[in-house]
Amino acid sequence: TTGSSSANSGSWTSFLKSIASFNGDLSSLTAPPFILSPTSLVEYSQYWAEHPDLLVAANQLPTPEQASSSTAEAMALKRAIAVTKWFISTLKSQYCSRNESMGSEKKPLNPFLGEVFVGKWETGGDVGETILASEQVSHHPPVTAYAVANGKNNVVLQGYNGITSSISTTSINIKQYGHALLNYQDLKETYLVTLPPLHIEGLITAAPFVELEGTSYIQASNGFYTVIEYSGRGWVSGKKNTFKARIFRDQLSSANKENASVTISGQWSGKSYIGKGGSTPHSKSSELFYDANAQPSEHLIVKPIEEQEPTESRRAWEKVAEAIRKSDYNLIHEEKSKIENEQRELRKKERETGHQWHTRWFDQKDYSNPEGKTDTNLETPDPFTNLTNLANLSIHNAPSGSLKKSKYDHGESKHWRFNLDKWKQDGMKI
Ligand SMILES: CCC(=O)OC[C@H](C)CC[C@H]1O[C@H]2C[C@H]3[C@@H]4CC=C5C[C@@H](O)CC[C@]5(C)[C@H]4CC[C@]3(C)[C@H]2[C@@H]1C
Repeated sequence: TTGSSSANSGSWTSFLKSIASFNGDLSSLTAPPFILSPTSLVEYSQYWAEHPDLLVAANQLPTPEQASSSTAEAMALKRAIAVTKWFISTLKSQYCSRNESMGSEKKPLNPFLGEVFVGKWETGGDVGETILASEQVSHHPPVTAYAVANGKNNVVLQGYNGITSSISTTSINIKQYGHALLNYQDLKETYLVTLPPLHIEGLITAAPFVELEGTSYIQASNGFYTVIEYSGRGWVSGKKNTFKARIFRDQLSSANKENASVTISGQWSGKSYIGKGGSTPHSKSSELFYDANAQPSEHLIVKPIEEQEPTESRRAWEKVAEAIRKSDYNLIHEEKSKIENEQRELRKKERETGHQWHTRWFDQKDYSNPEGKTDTNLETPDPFTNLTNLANLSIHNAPSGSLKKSKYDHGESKHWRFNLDKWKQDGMKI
């Protein structure tokens, strides 16, 4: 931050030098205390549902029983637009929250294996209650799996996220792995959501912030297909956090942008506009689609630390978080080492006794086996194979949104899936 004291800027310059010799593992970088966040990465799953009303909105746009095919098409497009609006609404929470609450992007605490984070949103009305289950299912490499469930509307969002990072002269470049599956059980409709690449700007001025880039997709089981392209301040648009989303009847139609049913463009952290067809809507002449600053985010309700289990994030990291808030570097190191040593001991015992760690609410499903079509141990079949085929997306563990036949379209195809039975059997208090 511009106001950082000389000590901070001193440690920041040495930090920037350490970035120069970056080895690809962000957690290996010793970031100066003022850039450390007291929040663990396992908490970031909550950013998927800070607008629960938008998450369930599509459920309130069902196609009437005896609808004509043109009405059915119109309703399916309305739902694709509603799901796109929900997704766009998540981006400000995902990528700007730390800037708003702490003045800049920060380095999150690196979750330990089995760390969990749970909570609920109480929205009332016809939205009702929405719950969050987030679990660190892998530590090397870090992978967070999550599920968001709204009982009143029979909606379940589940997904997982991992990243790889590389360094360029002025920014840290991040590729996201994983995806989200949004299931509207009453509509018998599912949406596959991929995650865009990002980079961290502002490192030189010690005021880092996220900018999205590249492309992400939303593929509906009814065929509708959304392509979202991201750009930032340096690009033609001139504004930070810019995006353009085009919704097509199906992936094939997206070959020509003019085939778009609707086009949405603007800033995901500000205002965006929607117009019919393939042409870019301009703020003057078009209808406002979404204003990220108009609707305040709903924050998750989390039980007090004294009621939490030892593996729940805020209880586990309480002393480290306190030390970070006091910028007491020695205490941060001391309290972090306690947690790291505990984890090392656990891993050592598992190796000695041959008891491998079992994840709590998620299973890793291998899609390389031929019967990967539907998932028996979930109440709702897992339509991932079908959705990746519809969207021409790789089913392998490739960077999120990789197309079939792209250079990453090979290797393992293991994806984390929420196990509703395990969740129901678990006595976890939300
Ligand atoms: C370690 C180097 C360092 O401290 O650099 C200082 C800077 C804070 C940059 C590095 C960190 O920046 C953070 C931003 C984090 C992403 C923010 C949002 C999301 C979306 C969420 O759905 C999944 C996780 C993800 C991708 C976060 C991943 C971790 C990021 C890149 C943090 C960097 C360590």
